[in-house]
Amino acid sequence: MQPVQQVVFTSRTTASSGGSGLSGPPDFPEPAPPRRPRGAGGRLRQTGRSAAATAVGAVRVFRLVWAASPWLTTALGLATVLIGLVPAATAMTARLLVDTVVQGAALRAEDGPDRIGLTLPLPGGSLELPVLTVVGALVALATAQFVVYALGALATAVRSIAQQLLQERTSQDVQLRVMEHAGRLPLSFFEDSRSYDLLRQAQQEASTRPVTMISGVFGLLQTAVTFVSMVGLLIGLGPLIALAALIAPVPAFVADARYGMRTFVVALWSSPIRRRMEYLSRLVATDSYAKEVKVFGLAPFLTERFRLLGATAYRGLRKVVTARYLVGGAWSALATLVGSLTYLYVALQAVNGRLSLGDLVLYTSAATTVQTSVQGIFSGLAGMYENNLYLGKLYELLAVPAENAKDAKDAENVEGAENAKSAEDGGPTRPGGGAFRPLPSPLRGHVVLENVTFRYPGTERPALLGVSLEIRPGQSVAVVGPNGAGKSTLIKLLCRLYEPDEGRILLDGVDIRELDPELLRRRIGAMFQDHVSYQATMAENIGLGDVDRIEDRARVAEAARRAGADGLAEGLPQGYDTALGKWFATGAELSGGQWQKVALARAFMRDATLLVLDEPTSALDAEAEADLFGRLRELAHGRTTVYISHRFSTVRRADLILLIEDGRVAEQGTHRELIALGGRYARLFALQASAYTDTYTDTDTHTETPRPNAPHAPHGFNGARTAKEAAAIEAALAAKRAGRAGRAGRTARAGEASGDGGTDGGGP
Ligand SMILES: Nc1ncnc2c1ncn2[C@@H]1O[C@H](COP(=O)(O)OP(=O)(O)OP(=O)(O)O)[C@@H](O)[C@H]1O
Repeated sequence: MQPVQQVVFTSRTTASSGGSGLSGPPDFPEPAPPRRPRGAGGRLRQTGRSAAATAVGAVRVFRLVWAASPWLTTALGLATVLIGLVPAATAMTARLLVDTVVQGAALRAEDGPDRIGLTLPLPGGSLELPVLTVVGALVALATAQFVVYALGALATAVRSIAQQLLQERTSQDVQLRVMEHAGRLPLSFFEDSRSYDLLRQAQQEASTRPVTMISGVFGLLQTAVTFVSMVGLLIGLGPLIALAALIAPVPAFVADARYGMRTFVVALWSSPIRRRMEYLSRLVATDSYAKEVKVFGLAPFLTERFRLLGATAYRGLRKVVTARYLVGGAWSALATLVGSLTYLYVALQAVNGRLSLGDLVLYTSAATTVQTSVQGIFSGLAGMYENNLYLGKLYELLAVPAENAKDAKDAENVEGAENAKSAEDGGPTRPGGGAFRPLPSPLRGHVVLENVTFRYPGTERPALLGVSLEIRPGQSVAVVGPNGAGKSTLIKLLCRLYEPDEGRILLDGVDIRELDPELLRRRIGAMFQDHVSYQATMAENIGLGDVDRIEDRARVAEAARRAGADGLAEGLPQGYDTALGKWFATGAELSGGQWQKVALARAFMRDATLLVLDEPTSALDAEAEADLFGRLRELAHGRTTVYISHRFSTVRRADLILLIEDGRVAEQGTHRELIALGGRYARLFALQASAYTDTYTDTDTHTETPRPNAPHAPHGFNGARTAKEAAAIEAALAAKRAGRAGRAGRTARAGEASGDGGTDGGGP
């Protein structure tokens, strides 16, 4: 095996400060131990607060578990109580058995009457049992013991069944709640690394913790039943012994609770480390990254980084776990010592004839059980306290305000408040209060931006600054501009993925903040740069654009046709039913451009009034791109369409072109107007044109036109580099068109293209 190359991580960014997923010192500074309040009073108050929080947590968890299944919860509760009574019943029958044996042997030795009357000592007195023969009494006791064991076994089985099923249900319920809530959280939530930590903690820990906690609560109940039933027996032995058994395990409890808090702090601390480890392992083990990882030979680098981070997480865990169990163990030893002394005391009493052999059996087992139950109660409480800390993260996540107030109510509901009903009755409400306004009907798609300024959360620089514009219903708008200018931000704001910091966006005259985002988005068909490639069939990949109609094959096929993906579907082995991607089946793998066509078809699937496309053709071949933009008007079907493109050849036919620079609208108008303006757009257009050879391809007619300044170029063309040259190119193209139109008459498409006043023409 090749030795793994030692990688030195020298970046000064600390990973904990949210820096890189790949660099930064892997030795995260260890978390400070939780602060302990000063003085006995302070500690007492803190203990009180922790106990109250744990009690509240237990009630919340009980609600969660009860909601998952009342039947299973009841079964678990009953079985638990029954199991709790078994030790006392066993000890009692054992005592009676031993005493019967001793008495029976004595009767036989003395040749006395074969009659035995047993007494059952109970905490509040004693119960005389019917007089039986020795054998009869033994058989009755053996039967009683069998019944106790059988009931115990049955209750244990019921408890295991109920616990496992409840575990599954509750964990699914919690995960569903997390998913539902995550689905309604604003986009900004996902762009904060702390949110990811919270999400991870809520998903990973909170799904199992409720059941651990409820098992703890029921375990506690069981132990308490055992404890109460046994303590009565122990008091008979001597109040001091009972007291010693009661208080001996207290120090172990205190130690456990303290280290439980420490473990929680370490778990929080290690969460960003573990998230990085998951990221690294995903980089190495996921198909979409595999190509780059192999070509750049990144696997050793990534695995070494994983190892280093893993070592840090391990060190933190080792420290806290060792301390927790060593300290806890030492304190438990004290309790064991008290237990041994109890044995000794009772044995001495029996030798001196103050107790019967049966009493000895009963009391020794009672002492042990009481002690273990006290320990169980304390460690159960400590465990509940710890579980409650983790569960706090679930409630923290669920309390993150969702996009509309209805979800905030959901979060409150989980917290225990029960006033979500009003929101449900009256429909969703706006975060600031008040009901959402209904969508204008019919929705025309008239978009107005009034002085819109927007900064991404946590950033100073505005991504959009004082943007004002108007898009009339049915217009097609092309957005161009350099990288990072704010084009995608504009689209995200139109989709209401973010809200403007200043200014407003009106749709048919209504501020989109006043519209229910879910309803609004139903009327928006969108395709993003980083569109998703779903591991699903071709039909599903398209149908997800309108889940209500995912089964509507005719509509799926129509959307595919509009996106130019119908040919692709027909070429697949099972047509639209072919699985795409290889995660769950040996499906077909598509090329980047093919995936883009599928994503585009998804956007066309929806009955949208507003179509927003972020670089919809960046991966398409020239022909597919020309075809798409040639048919955009037909495809859009009168919908308002906003699309981003870096290729000027594709934007010239738009009704309106917006040039965005540094978050502002630098220029706007039709292609012709902007060329005539001779500004930045005209220069950029000319610059792109210069990259082509001595002919242009006219995207409308697919004919080639010689460039006007071709004679000056090395191969006959040096490219248009100025606005003037661009205008010359335009003039030449227009002349050529006019000639062609004069000769053959306009085709329907050319006529449509020139409907904007002759802005159509060949691409650069
Ligand atoms: N999620 C985000 N959080 C913080 N800043 C962001 C975020 N997304 C974009 N930005 C910043 O906002 C600015 C505008 O970004 P935007 O994505 O709108 O640019 P763009 O014009 O679409 O660029 P491109 O042509 O490269 O797609 C950039 O400076 C970018 O760094």
